Parts: sequence; structure tokens; C-alpha cells
Amino acid sequence: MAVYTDITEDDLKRFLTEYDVGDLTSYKGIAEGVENSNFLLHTTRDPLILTLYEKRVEKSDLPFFLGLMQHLAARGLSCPLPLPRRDGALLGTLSGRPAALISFLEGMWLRKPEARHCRDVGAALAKMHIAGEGFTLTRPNALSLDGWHTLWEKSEARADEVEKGLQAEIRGELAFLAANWPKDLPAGVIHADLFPDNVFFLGDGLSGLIDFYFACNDLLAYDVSICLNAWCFEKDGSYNMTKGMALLEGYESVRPLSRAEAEALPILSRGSALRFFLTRLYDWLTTPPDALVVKKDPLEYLRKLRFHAAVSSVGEYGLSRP
Ligand SMILES: Nc1ncnc2c1ncn2[C@@H]1O[C@H](COP(=O)(O)OP(=O)(O)O)[C@@H](O)[C@H]1O
Ligand SMILES: N[C@@H](CCOP(=O)(O)O)C(=O)O
Repeated sequence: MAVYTDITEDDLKRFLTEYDVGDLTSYKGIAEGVENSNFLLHTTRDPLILTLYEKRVEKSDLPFFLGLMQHLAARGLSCPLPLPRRDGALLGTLSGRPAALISFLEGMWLRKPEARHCRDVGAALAKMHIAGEGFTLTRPNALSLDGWHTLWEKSEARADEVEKGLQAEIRGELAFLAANWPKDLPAGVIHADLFPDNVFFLGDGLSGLIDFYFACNDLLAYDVSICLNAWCFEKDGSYNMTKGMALLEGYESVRPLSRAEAEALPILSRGSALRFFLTRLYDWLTTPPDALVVKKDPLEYLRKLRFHAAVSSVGEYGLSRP
């Protein structure tokens, strides 16, 4: 699920009077997603997505997220566009939550992506990195080295409940990453959560990217590493070199990686695997058993982390370099 906050038809109709979007004909909650409450709205005009921003989203970050979607869409990236209210504001309030209306993006996310889809995702990610240039608002990555430590402190005492020996392993990993994390690589606006459920395909092609609510300023190659983790491993935990090669080729067809970025991929991938391991571990340990949300397996990301820790050359990702 992701409908944490319910809405009434009366409140929704009142909320919509602030917008020029036609009359409401129907609405329903969207079960997918993890962070926010989403509703699909049908009106006498276009279908729309209504998002109510939940606890984990800082209200002060919303202008960055909504402004970024506007900036990227204006530069030709296919992504949802926040709709302005009659007074020009992009944000309103509904059921006590900050709320926005965004355009509906056609397409479906792929449950079983193939190498050709990974190529498309790589190219779309690079296009997003380029389209993000010139966006004037900034947002530091709250889920980088410092954020990982803070998250870990909340789970550390119970980590061995999930797997024996985790406490010691993750402490060592955090220390290694803090000592070796790259600093001087090209940076810009990154998506930071470009998993298959955030990429829509229609017919044979990629139709757009959604869910910019982890977007921030960070190393561009870190975003590539997030995609390698999210798209290029199989269910049995093995790395799929064909998919990795396709994703990297797709990315480099638009924005070639520098030698330093390429060489940093193992440590960046190790860090991004740890990032998703930590948020999943925290959710795993804190989500009540009766909550209507699908808990994601932290150990999937621990296995990926271990894979990257053992990589000795970027050739193992499928990246060919002279
Ligand atoms: N602009 C959009 N167009 C079409 N569907 C959308 C759009 N935004 C969200 N959705 C639907 O809502 C689901 C959850 O959205 P998402 O932004 O991933 O939520 P969360 O941030 O809570 O994880 C998506 O999987 C998709 O089905
Ligand atoms: N992609 C993250 C969880 C965030 O989910 P989303 O629905 O906001 O994409 C993970 O897999 O841990």
C-alpha cells in the first residue's frame, strides 16, 4: 500500500476548487509506493495524480522536488509535471498534509526488465543528469555518509536479530566507506532512487521517470551505482553482466563517465548498496506487523554490498576501458 492518509470526497472537491483541472469524476488510492499517499484522480479533463506528503518527507524539501520536476520537464525529460493552483502555488493542504497535483504519466513499470530496458534506463539517467544542469535550488543528500551513520545508530542494537554478525560487519563497512569515499567526481542533481518501479515503459520504449522524492545534489556516478544495484542483479543475488554492460553503455551513449568515475564504481556501488540496506533494515525492525506496507528485504542489499566489496576491477561490471 501507500495510502497512509485517507481523504474524503468533500475535502478533495474543495481542494480541487483551487485548481483549473475540470470536475472530479472518480478517485482511488494507489496501492504501490512506500513513502507518500498517492491517489489517481479522473476528472472531466486529464487524469491526475494527487500526492499527500507523509512524515518522512521534510516539508522544506518540497519546493526542491516540485521545482526539479518542472525544471526537468521544461528541458525535455519525460517526468510528471506539478500543476499550479490558481494562485500559482504548487503546494496545498489536504487532510492535514502538504499535497500536490501532478500530471499522470502513461506507462507501466517492468516486473522483469531485460538488458534492452537497462540500456534505456542508463540513457534516461544520463539525460536526467544533463537536464538537471542549471537547476538553482540545492538539496544535500540526507542519505549519504552522515545520514548512514544516523540511520545505523537507530538499528545497530538489534541488527544481529536479522543476521548474526551484522553489527560488526556494518561497523567495519561504515568505517571503510568514510575513509575511502570519493570526493572530487562530477556532481549535480541525482534521482537517487531510480528503481524499476520508478521507470515507466509504454509499448517498446521508456515513457518516463517518476518519484523524485529522494532527489538531491551528489556525485553523478553514485546515481549510476544505484541503478546498477537496482537493475542488474538477478533474484538469486547474482550480478547480470549483460544488463550491467547495457546500462553502462546506455548511460555512456549520452554522458561518458570519466576514468575517475569509472574507477570509483565499486566503492560507490558498495555505498549505495549500504544506503538501501540501512533504510530497509530500519523499516524491517520498526514497521508494525499489521502495517499495510510491503517490507523490503534488507539482506538483498547486504548480498549486493558483499559482491561490490569483492570486485577488483570495473571490468567485472561490464565496463570496458583501455
Ligand atoms: N505521475 C504519475 N503518473 C502515473 N502514475 C503515478 C505517478 N506518480 C505515481 N504514480 C503511481 O503511484 C505509485 C507510487 O508512486 P511513488 O512516487 O513511487 O510513491 P512513493 O514515493 O510513495 O514510493 C507508482 O508506482 C505509480 O503506480
Ligand atoms: N527503492 C527503495 C524504497 C523506496 O521505494 P519507492 O517506492 O519510493 O521507490 C528500496 O527498494 O529500498
